[in-house]
Amino acid sequence: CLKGTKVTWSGPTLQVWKQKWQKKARWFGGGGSMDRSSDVCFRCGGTGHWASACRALDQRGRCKVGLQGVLQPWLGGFVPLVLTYHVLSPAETPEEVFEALRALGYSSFRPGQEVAIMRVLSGLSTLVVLSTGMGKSLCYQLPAYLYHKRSKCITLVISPLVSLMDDQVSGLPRCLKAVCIHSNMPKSQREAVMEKGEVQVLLLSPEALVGGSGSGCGFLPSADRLPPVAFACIDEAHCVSEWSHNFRPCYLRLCKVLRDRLGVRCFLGLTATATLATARDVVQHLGMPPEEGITVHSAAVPPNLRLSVSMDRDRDEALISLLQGECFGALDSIIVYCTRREETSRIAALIRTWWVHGSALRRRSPAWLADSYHAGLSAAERRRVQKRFMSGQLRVVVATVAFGMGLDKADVRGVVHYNMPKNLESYVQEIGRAGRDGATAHCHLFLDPEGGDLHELRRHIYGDSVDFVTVKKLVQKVFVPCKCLELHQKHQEVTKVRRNLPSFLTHGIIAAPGPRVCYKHERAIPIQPTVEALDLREEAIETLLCYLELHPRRWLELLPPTYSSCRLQCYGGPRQLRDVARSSPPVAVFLARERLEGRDHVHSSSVEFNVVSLSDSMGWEVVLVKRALRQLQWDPRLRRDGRRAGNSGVLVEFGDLSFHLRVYGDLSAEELDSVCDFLHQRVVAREKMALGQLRACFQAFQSVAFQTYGPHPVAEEEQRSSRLKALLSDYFEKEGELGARRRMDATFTTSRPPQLRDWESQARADIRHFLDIRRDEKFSGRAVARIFHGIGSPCFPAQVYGRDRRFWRRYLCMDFHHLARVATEEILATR
Ligand SMILES: Nc1ncnc2c1ncn2[C@@H]1O[C@H](COP(=O)(O)OP(=O)(O)OP(=O)(O)O)[C@@H](O)[C@H]1O
Repeated sequence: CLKGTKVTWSGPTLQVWKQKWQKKARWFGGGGSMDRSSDVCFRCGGTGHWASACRALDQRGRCKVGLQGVLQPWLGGFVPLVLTYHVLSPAETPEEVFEALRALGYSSFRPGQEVAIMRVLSGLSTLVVLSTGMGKSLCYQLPAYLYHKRSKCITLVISPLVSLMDDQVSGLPRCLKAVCIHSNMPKSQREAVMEKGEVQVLLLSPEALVGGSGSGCGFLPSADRLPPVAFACIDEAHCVSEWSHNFRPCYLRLCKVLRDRLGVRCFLGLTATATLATARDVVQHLGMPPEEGITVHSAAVPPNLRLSVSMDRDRDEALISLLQGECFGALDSIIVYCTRREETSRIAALIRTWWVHGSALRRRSPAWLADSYHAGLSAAERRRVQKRFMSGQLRVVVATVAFGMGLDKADVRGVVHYNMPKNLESYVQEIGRAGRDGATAHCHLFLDPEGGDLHELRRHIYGDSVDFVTVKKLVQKVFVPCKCLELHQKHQEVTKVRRNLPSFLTHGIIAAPGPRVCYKHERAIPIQPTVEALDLREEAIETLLCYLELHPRRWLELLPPTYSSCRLQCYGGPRQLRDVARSSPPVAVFLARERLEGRDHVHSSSVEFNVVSLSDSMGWEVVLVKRALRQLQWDPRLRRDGRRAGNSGVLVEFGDLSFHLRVYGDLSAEELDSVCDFLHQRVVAREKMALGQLRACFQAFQSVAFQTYGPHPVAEEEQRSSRLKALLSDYFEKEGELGARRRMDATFTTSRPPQLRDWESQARADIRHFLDIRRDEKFSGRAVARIFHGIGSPCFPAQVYGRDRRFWRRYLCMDFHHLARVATEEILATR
């Protein structure tokens, strides 16, 4: 491969290179796919990886000048041999690109689009941070169109909006043929997708690509069934960063899977909300040189949005007055955001009732006035509300954050926040749904002067927080001790003896690689039992595992979830099981080990074992072992009763969906302690960061808030709107979460600090009462604090514990950790 080959950057050298590789790389002839096993520059050839090759050289320091826009691989074949060191300026964008723009239905580029598109066409990974509605989608659509025009390649678009994927596909320009694959599709449909002829864009959910919650494994067709991949576009790219407001662990594995399985080298990350720290993280994951940073960037808030904040005491009344006031009263398309689902229905009803009784708009039907939308509604109901809003048959949607993702309604004229959002990122994303057509739109936020919203939002932050004991339990499950160290020591003793032997006898013995002896083992941790044992959601556990993967020492490697238990049932009885053992080494090994442990299966006709640990102990690949076991069902040698065809009478079933890891097994006690410390500190840091973000959010709004919603002098309104925009720019472009983290140690102070001591004695009494009436159940202090804060968990779900209003959400005003401590003391006192 090219790695290690000395290539200096000049025409003749490349000619040599060409000759050297032309046998392997048919692509030099123009078109055709490449040998996938070869190096970066040859994978999926003809689709942009020429530029990747050049960048590889560039990163190794042999080419100092950026090659942006010169190596336009979509021009095909060897045209890029125009290897002058020259960076194309936007003025030099080829006419073909403008023709493509027109083919997609646009006459000119919007700010940022051209630069991003030219980079992608040059095979350069790019991060685009443009506010909502600025036209990020074109940044992948146009290159996808051009790449496909040149060679039959495909563009992958990873989008988290599974429920909207079908709409996204139908919303693409007609000249782009797109299909989607996601976990809500039946298997047959997923498999049929790629048979649909020439596809230019394939939309995938992250879980469909890397496997995730409940999916078992990724659904992506194997690399040989896919055309070469031109580039991969990652929508909502901030989800890659663990410091973002919306970190999704499966996003972390995304780039790796795309690189390893499909040879993707060019990534396009799209996001509307990334602070500097988040962007830096994303850039690293996309494999871009750090100095390139965010390549395309816009102001955090579009200039056509007018922002205002007020601290009205009676929010219901203020909302109604606002909606019929001078400014909002004239607007036809408004979204009202609330934090809680129940609130959306109540407020939608309030708007309808009030209007029917008191408004000049009485002649309009109440159904036109307002409706609610949240994730608890049926899919059909949600679709109905969205459709009515899109077509102008609904004036106000009162919704939770579930509404608006992927919404492309150009003329939303107003966004009202009935509650404060959990951070500034969410705020920017939500107000960005207004004024996408560029015309003026109004965004108003009601800030609770008592800080009630803060208590509510803090609940969500504590929802996934973990205590040290839980962390320790998880670490014990993950780092199961192995025998590598023991074996290595024995080996050392043998080699010591051998050292005294003549050298020709010791030839080939390799010394141990430093202090770490274990090369990692494959382990499976069943998801459901772990969720119950730790009382933590699956996503929260996955996040903790991700932290270990991201640690500089790479404590583990996360693999797609897998079924870990294998149940083998022989309908031919114990004799058939013995035959199975004769033809299947894994089964033989399992039975032999069982015998050594004193468990005999002579009279059994079925066995059950952990296929992952068995494969690992044999040094075999899990996939191969599973395949071989499955084939036992059709093995003719195992057929009974003289049957000549059909199945063998052996049933093989896999169960227990598990986290699948490759992990060290020889960690010392100190190392295990440091892993626990690291994980716990990480969780605490994240919690503090989220609290810091919440605080930053509150302070920003408070600093520009009016006492009431209005009316106010226009100049004053404009001045406060600009001030809020400046604060938002600072947050995203300068200070980011770093500032929030700096302040994270500070505790919240609202205008009326809670009387902790009073609450504490009352809380103690309630905790004792709670424990008394639930004497049969086992609680930890944290579990009690969660219930008293109204936070559901796998073992103590809201549906069950939320019914008893005497305790549920009762102590929102009390600090969560303090409450957990008090509860622990009370639990210990009852023992
Ligand atoms: N160059 C352009 N000229 C005119 N209209 C454009 C251009 N690019 C995009 N648009 C239009 O702008 C609207 C918003 O585009 P798009 O959905 O790509 O925005 P976005 O930045 O991805 O928004 P979001 O963050 O909400 O997903 C679309 O209706 C699209 O047709």
